[in-house]
Amino acid sequence: MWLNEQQVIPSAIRAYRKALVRSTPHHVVIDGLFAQAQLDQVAHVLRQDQQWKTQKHSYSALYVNNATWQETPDTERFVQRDLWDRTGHPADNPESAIAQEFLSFLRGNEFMSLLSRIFDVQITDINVAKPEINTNYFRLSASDFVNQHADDSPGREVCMLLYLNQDWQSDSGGELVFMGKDDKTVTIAPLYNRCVLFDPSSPGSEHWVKAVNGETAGDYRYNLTSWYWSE
Ligand SMILES: O=C(O)CCC(=O)C(=O)O
Ligand SMILES: [Fe+2]
Repeated sequence: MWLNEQQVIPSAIRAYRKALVRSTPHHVVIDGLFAQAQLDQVAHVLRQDQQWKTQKHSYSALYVNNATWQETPDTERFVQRDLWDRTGHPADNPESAIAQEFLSFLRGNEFMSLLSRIFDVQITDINVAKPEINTNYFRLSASDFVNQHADDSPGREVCMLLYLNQDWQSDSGGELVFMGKDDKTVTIAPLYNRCVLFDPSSPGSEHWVKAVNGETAGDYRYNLTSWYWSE
């Protein structure tokens, strides 16, 4: 029961589809898509300091080591954030199972068929070599960043972002910004249980994350990123 059933009735799905095709970039924001009580348990696990590993990407190379990073100019720095390592000692931490179960749910038939209906395309993992590596939790501190990029890739139909920040304040920063068109950017606050679905090949879908304000945001900004393909 990961989904909030009222949010996936046929009329709701029709409304998501309409919002998606009418917007630039093609995106829809769905608040409260997931069952709150279960998401609370996931958020609780993520707030623990275990299983987080820093990743640094430059525009020319992913997973840059510290020595190379020091030589990478600011303008070439693309991502600095922490990734939740699902293989990180779950035996030591039985609570982390729920966070893993949610990642699995998001790659299962029920959820992918919901995405198929919203995007009107058959989403499937049959041609995805390692599906699980495409669904991850991340956290950003005030010194971390996700700079401007596109997430398009052949056959990739859907990007999903889900925010897991309880008590996020209006001045906490960390908004997602889409390039949009004609200088009309689209700014979305990373509120708890807010899901953003977008078509990474649609015009204006380049995006970035505004800096997190360490003073009002508390420790970290938490999100989940998940990518999906058609055949
Ligand atoms: O955290 C966000 O709002 C965006 C993350 C992102 O762009 C990505 O993971 O590709
Ligand atoms: Fe992205």
